Amino acid sequence: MPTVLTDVFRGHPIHLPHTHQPDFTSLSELPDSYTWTSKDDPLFTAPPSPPDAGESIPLIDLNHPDAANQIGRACRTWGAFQIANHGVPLELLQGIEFLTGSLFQLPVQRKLKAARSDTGFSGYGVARISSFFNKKMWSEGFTITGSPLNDFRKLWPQLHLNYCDIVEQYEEQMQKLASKLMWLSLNSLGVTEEDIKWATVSSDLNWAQSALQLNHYPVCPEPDRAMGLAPHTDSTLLTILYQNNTAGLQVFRDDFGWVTVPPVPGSLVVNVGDLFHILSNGLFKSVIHRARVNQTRPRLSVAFLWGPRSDTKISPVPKLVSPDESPLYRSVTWTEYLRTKATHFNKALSMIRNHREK
Ligand SMILES: O=C(O)CCC(=O)C(=O)O
Ligand SMILES: [Fe+2]
Repeated sequence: MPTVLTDVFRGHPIHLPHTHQPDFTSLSELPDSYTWTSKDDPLFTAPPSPPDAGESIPLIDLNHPDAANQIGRACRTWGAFQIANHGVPLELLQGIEFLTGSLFQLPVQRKLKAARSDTGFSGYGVARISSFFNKKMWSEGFTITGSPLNDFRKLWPQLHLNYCDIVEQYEEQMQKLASKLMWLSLNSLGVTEEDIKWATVSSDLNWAQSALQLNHYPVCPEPDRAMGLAPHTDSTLLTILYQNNTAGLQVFRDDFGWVTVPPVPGSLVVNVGDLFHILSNGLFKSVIHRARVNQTRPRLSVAFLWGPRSDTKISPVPKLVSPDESPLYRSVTWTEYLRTKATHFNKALSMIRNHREK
């Protein structure tokens, strides 16, 4: 399962100074290297949507008879939505939050025992997208692909088996949910299993693979000038995000600016990723999002990053391409796309776009 993600980054090492992770709690002022302006990120000072405008991504009840259409609409307009009644037990959400909190509370020397290597994908470190920005992000992360046993043994010599068990159960639930959400949104476009043979509605789900990204945003002395996680789109089909009860996630809309996604207890946030945008021939928006920080409450999030197997060619579903036009994108495997992204970052989609004759 973990081969695609690990292989891509072995081929494209990103040298990050994770051994110089600061002790965030000891800083009473924001160092210059953490101070962002619009020069570091053109969207940094984009206006926030006024809170009284009441705009945010929809909260969809998966038990609602019209859920598929609501999801389809959210994928087209926002590229993101929240879900309630998703069937993932609350104790499991609490379990993964507890694990994430315990991990980041460990002394930094212990966390560094499981540091991500230069060419690796799994382990402790700064955000992978850090290398595309001049300034540092006010966050730390831990990536899990495949079994976390080796890393967890280094972090928790006694309790690692309990924590591995939580990760396994969480990933199993997320797999099932992600596939259900993908099919609900595709069905809303009239796309059926006949149209996408590689993604059968089977119970073993061996056509998919995933990674788990745990994020911690410590309290910050000057949150308005800092960045938790810089704007990006996910390279996935879908990402399912659990956030603790501290706000920080924002999604970008050209017409509204940055819109905060308020934490709703027990619910999950779903993002459309670049691969789903490609598969839908551009109908579903791959949402630009970022994480801000605050002065009083630490924030935790857990992103389940979900995509196809490495050998699957993803291309726009023919049914969604009008007969007199070529597909918006040429076909790519996840591996090929991740390679393009590792080099071109937010230009990756335009690199695989077919240019239409006018
Ligand atoms: O922490 C968040 O809310 C966002 C995390 C995220 O976008 C990611 O891990 O890709
Ligand atoms: Fe993301």
